[in-house]
This record gives sequence, structure tokens and C-alpha cells, in this order.
Amino acid sequence: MKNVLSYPLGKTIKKLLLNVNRQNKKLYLYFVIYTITAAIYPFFSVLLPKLLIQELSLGGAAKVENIIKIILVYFILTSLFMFVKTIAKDYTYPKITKLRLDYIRDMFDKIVRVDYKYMEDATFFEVNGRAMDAANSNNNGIEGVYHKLFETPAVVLTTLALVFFIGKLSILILLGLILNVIVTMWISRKVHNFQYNMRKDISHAERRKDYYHKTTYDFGYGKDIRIYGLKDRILNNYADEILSYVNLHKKVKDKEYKLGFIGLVTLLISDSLVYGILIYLTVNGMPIADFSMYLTAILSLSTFLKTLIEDLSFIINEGQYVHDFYEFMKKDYGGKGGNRKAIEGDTLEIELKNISFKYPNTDRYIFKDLDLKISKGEKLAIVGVNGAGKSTLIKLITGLFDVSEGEVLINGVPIREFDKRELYSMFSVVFQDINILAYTIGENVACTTENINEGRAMAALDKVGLGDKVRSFEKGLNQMMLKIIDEKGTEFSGGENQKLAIARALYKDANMVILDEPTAALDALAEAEIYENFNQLVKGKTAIFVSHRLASTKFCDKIAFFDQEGLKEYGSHDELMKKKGSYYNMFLIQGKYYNEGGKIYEELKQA
Ligand SMILES: Nc1ncnc2c1ncn2[C@@H]1O[C@H](COP(=O)(O)OP(=O)(O)OP(=O)(O)O)[C@@H](O)[C@H]1O
Repeated sequence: MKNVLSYPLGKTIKKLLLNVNRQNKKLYLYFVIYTITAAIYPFFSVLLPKLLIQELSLGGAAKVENIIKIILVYFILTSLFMFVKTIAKDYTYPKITKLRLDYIRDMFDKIVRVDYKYMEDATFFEVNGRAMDAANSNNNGIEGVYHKLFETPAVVLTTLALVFFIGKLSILILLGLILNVIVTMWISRKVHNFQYNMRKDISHAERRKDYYHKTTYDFGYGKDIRIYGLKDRILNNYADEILSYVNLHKKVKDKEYKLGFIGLVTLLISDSLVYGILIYLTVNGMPIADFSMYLTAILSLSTFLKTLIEDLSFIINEGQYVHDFYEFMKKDYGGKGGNRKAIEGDTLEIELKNISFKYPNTDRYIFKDLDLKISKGEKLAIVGVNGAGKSTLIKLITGLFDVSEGEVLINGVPIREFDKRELYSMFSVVFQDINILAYTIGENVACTTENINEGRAMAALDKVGLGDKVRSFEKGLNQMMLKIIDEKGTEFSGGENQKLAIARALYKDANMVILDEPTAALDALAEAEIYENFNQLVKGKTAIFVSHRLASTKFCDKIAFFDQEGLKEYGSHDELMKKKGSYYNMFLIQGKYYNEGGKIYEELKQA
């Protein structure tokens, strides 16, 4: 029976029950009421035919009032028991749904805390997707197992009573029924194991299918799909993915059908035993009323055994997904860091000490043996070609990714010693990809829903040139953004979103400011304004300015120029211009296009 249990079922159930204890102990009372009523309820149907046949077999002596009495008592008892067990179940099930939703909340809580590197890791989302499967359904996974744990003890009690009752009549009938049940269970486990072993392929197929599915209704892709005629490509891809997804499920069904044939044979054997023995006993003097009672009892037992086996198989099979869920929740996905608190009241010195880095699951080093120091209050411009690693460097400095080798130090302290939340609190970062949330403007700036300092939020918006726009809304800072949650939500332009992201960084007022291409979507005037206000924006703090626009390097103390091989040149603007290397060349080329009539370009050429 090695493959019956490949995970700790008992521990998994214990965890589920402990969770009930913590949240709602009253459920146990309803469970007891349900179990007693549901266990007794089926016996009314077993006894009814016997009592009726007994009375009817009296022939002319049968009394109508007796028959009416039997039927009336039957109806009153079945209705009463049915009523009580339904009430108990109807009270419990919504509470179980609440337990499951709490699990989902815990899982979201975990996901938003895991180390950022997993956010760019597809395999993490597959594992997380499987855990999500266990929590996402009303009928399977966590909630399904709770349902069965609630219902199955009643089935066990009824089954045991019927086994005892029928065992006394004929052991052979019992063995036939049990054989049938064992085979059914074996088939269920075989199919489950087959399916479980394919879970990686299934999760993978699901992720791919969901990607194409999401692409079709995500507004963000709408323009590209239309302008570049991507419709057929996406639909064809979607159709292909659906096909491979269906094929995987077809494999499972094929296995089920093949094994189902064995189940059919055992069902035939057990049915032959039941009818053969009952007919033999009746021919040899057993009353017809007993024949009828035993037949009903055997049919009930057969149904109950089947239900019991299905319930147990369900608990074992779905318990595996619940176990996976707990494993996911238990697994340490980083995100916590060390114990050190954020540095207060001081700006930062950043030192990259002989660091090397490659992204997880890749072979190519983005940086190899890189040394770089940013002193307190220094403004560093990071420039360079596309794909050189500028944004990656920001991820390393802010601790979103850990270096593969070497060390990042903040004010002399290794970055890994900081608690991650404390670490993140030290940076105001404007990322290249701006994410506006479907909250109010104020909440988008303050990144919180409580205790928003409206004066500071408006001041930050004024600094980036969005103050008047926000004041023009009737609700001001309380105006909702995006139309996903509120159809009256406002949509900002790309440049306005970028300004909002800068306002967010200003409001945070952290120890260090990092701006990753903050002006890419801004018009020339807004860009100039940001440059002019740069010193006011960073207020003497250490700052990094990543940009392709070399005009931005003018107000920075140092420039780090990166190309595909890493840090190519480092120094002040004047030093690098004198060097006449890559930075110089790039500056000349840009100057040609950016400066009025190429004036500066000409001047530089003559210099
Ligand atoms: N999550 C990731 N997994 C694997 N490789 C990645 C990941 N993110 C970025 N890269 C690779 O790392 C390299 C550096 O990317 P990065 O975004 O840091 O460049 P960049 O200098 O900021 O480029 P750009 O100027 O175009 O914004 C690129 O080759 C990119 O393909």
C-alpha cells in the first residue's frame, strides 16, 4: 500500500481541525448533531418495507389504520431528522467557506512578503498556483476536505451498523460488497496518483493557457492586438494551449475508463452473491418481509460503502493538495531578511564590494566582480546601453535581489542583515514600469489608506506639476483612479502617471532617492522642470538617477557608464568628457539631436 499515502494525512487533517479550534469551536456541536441525525436517518427506509409487507401479508386481516400509522410515523421521523441535519449543515457550511477565505487571505499575505526574486520566477507561480487550487474551490481542496470531515463520520456509523446487521445474515454477501469497495478504492487511488504525478505538466499547461486567456481581455494589450493584427496568433496559441490542456485531462480520463472495467467485473461478482444468497434463503423459509428488509439494507450498505470509499478517497486525494498548500505556506521564501532596523535620520552610503550577479535559473552574469561606492549625499547618474544592467543594479541596491557573489553594504552594514521591510523603508524609488493602483489619488501618493497627510500629499503633487489637475477634481485627493473598481475613476496619461510616481517617492521621504528613467514619458517642459527641481526633490540625500538622457548627468556628482560587459567608465562629467571614451561619444551623439541647432555639439567638436 506504499502509494496509498505519500504524505502525512493525519498531520494534514490535524492542521485543518486546529484551525477550526482557533476560529469557531461551536462547529463541533453542529457536527455532533449532524452525525447523530444523519447516521440514524437511513434506517427508517430499511425498516419501512419490512413493516409494510408484514402488515400487508396479513391479507384480509391487515388494518388500514396500521398502514397509515406506519407511513405517518415514517414521514414524521424522516422529516424531523432531515430538518435537523439540514439545519446543522446549513449553519456549518458558510462558516467553512469563511475558514477557506481566511486561508486565501493568509496566502495573499505570504505572497506579498516572499522575496522579490520569486516574483520574476515562473516556477514559483506554478507552485503557488497549485496551493491556490487547494484554496480556491468551494467543493475541492481545503473546503472539500472540511465538508467530507463533517459528513463522513455519519456515513461510518451507518455503514458499521449495516455491516453488523448484514454480517449476521451472511458473511459471503458482506465479503462480496467489501471486495467491490476495495477495488473501487484501488481504482480511485491509481487514477489520483496518475493525475498527481502529472501535476507539474498540468500546472504548466494551465499557466500557459491562462496567459493567452488573460491577454485577450487585459485592456493593456487591446491596442497592440488590433494595430498589429495579433488576434489570430493569440487565438491560435490559446487554441493550442487548450488542446494540450485537454489532452492531459484526456489521459487521466482514459486511465479511469480502463480501470473502470475491472470495477465492473467485481460489481457483477458482488451482485451475483447478493441476489443468489437472498433468493436461496427465501426459498428455504426466510419471510418475504425479511427478504425485502435485507435487500433494502444491502442496497443501502452498498451505497454507503461506495459513499464511504469515495469520501475517504476524496479526503486522501484532496488532502494531498491541502498538504501542498500547507507546505507552500510553511516554506521559507525569504522576504524576511535579518533583524536590523532601518537607519534613522541619516542618508545612505552604498558600497558594492566585488559583486557578481546572474538572475536565478540563468547562466549569464549581468555583473562580474563589480566595485562601486556611492558616498553619503552623492548624486550618481547611471547611464549606458540597453540591457547593460542599470535596472538590475537598482534591484541589487534595494535588496529586491541578492547578489550571487560579493557584498552590498549600506553605511558599512551588509544589506542582508536588515529586516527586508525596514530595508525597503529606506528607499524612495521611481521604477521604470509605473503601477497605478485602483485607489484614490491620495492613497496612490501615500501608499496607505490610513492617516494620509493631505498637506504633504498635495505638496508632493505640486512639486511634480500635478497639483492643479488634482484640485480640478471635485473630490480632489479622494478622486478614484482607474476604472476597474470605480467606473467614474480617472485615467492619467503616461507622463502624468510618471509624475504621480515621483510624487509617491517624494511623499515617502526615505533616506535615499532612486529614479529609474523617471522622465522617459515626460514632455520636454516637464522633464526640464524635474531636472531643475532635482536638488530640491532629493534634498541633499544620496540619490541615483538612471537615465538615457545624458542632460541629466549635468546635475550629478558622478557618472557610472555601463555597457554589456559591466562598468565601463566612472567619474565626473568633466573627467569622462576628457577621457573621450564611450560616455563622450554618447554625449556627442545625443547633443547633436537634443541641443538647439546642434550648437553645443559643434562647440564640443571644436573643443
Ligand atoms: N528577471 C529576469 N530574469 C532573467 N534575466 C533578466 C531578468 N530581468 C532582466 N534580465 C536581463 O538582464 C539584463 C539587464 O537588464 P536590465 O533591465 O537591468 O537592463 P537596463 O540596463 O536597465 O536596460 P534598459 O536600458 O533597456 O532599461 C537584460 O539582458 C535582461 O534580459
